[in-house]
Amino acid sequence: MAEILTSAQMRAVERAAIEAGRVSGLALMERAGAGVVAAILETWPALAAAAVPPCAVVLCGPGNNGGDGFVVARRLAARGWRVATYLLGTPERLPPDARAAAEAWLATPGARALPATALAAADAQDCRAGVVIDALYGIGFHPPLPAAAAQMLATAQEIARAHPAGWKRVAIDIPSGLAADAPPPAPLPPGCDLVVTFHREKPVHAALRAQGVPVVVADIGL
Ligand SMILES: NC(=O)C1=CN([C@@H]2O[C@H](COP(=O)(O)OP(=O)(O)OC[C@H]3O[C@@H](n4cnc5c(N)ncnc54)[C@H](O)[C@@H]3O)[C@@H](O)[C@H]2O)[C@@H](O)CC1
Ligand SMILES: [K+]
Repeated sequence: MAEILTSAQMRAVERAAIEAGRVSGLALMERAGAGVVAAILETWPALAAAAVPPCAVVLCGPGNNGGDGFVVARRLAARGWRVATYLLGTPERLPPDARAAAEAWLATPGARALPATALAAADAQDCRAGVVIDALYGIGFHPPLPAAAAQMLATAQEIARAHPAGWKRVAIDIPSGLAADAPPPAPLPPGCDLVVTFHREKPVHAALRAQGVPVVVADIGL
């Protein structure tokens, strides 16, 4: 059976690698974002091969999970995708690695980080294929889900429902609103099509898989 780490154990592994000088937090974030993009392209090769560039709507939260979202935004835009990011909070209040990832994204021509309140399902209406990325909360989350985040996730579901064949829902590390170390409720809240976690599964992931949610574990070199 594959090893499972609690969120505290995962943080300890990351901290040990950083303190030993083997890797920086920002490099881990870059690898995490690269892992998410690789998992998307492997899971849905039609998106990778689409003649018309797909779209991505990236919901970024106030912590490092949001930072992963900015890395994914930058990397998908570099592949020609049409990318919009929505930030719950303000760039100034992001932790340092996430802020650096946001700044790298904002250095991309045409890139913006729109406020969470600007997110509307109509924004994605003219796009037949794409991904909604949930980068709101990861292993730092403890319930309950703030209302503003719940509103963003509801809009994300609307976007995916408008084009069920072409739009996919991807959660970075953990579907936001679920706690890493506890089993999720059954049935699950409105779904996602893929979860990409890092290094090892956390306790929530086995239960997600048991409920039919695909989980990919990306290697971030720890
Ligand atoms: N350098 C790093 O720290 C790395 C972090 N990684 C990503 O970072 C995530 C963990 O990041 P963080 O520890 O910043 O936390 P999160 O990004 O999971 O959470 C963001 C913030 O939300 C706050 N929060 C928690 N529950 C809340 C609630 N109910 N209402 C309002 N706010 C709440 C927390 O205090 C936390 O500061 C991982 O899941 C992973 O996606 C990866 O990029 C690998 C490297
Ligand atoms: K998430």
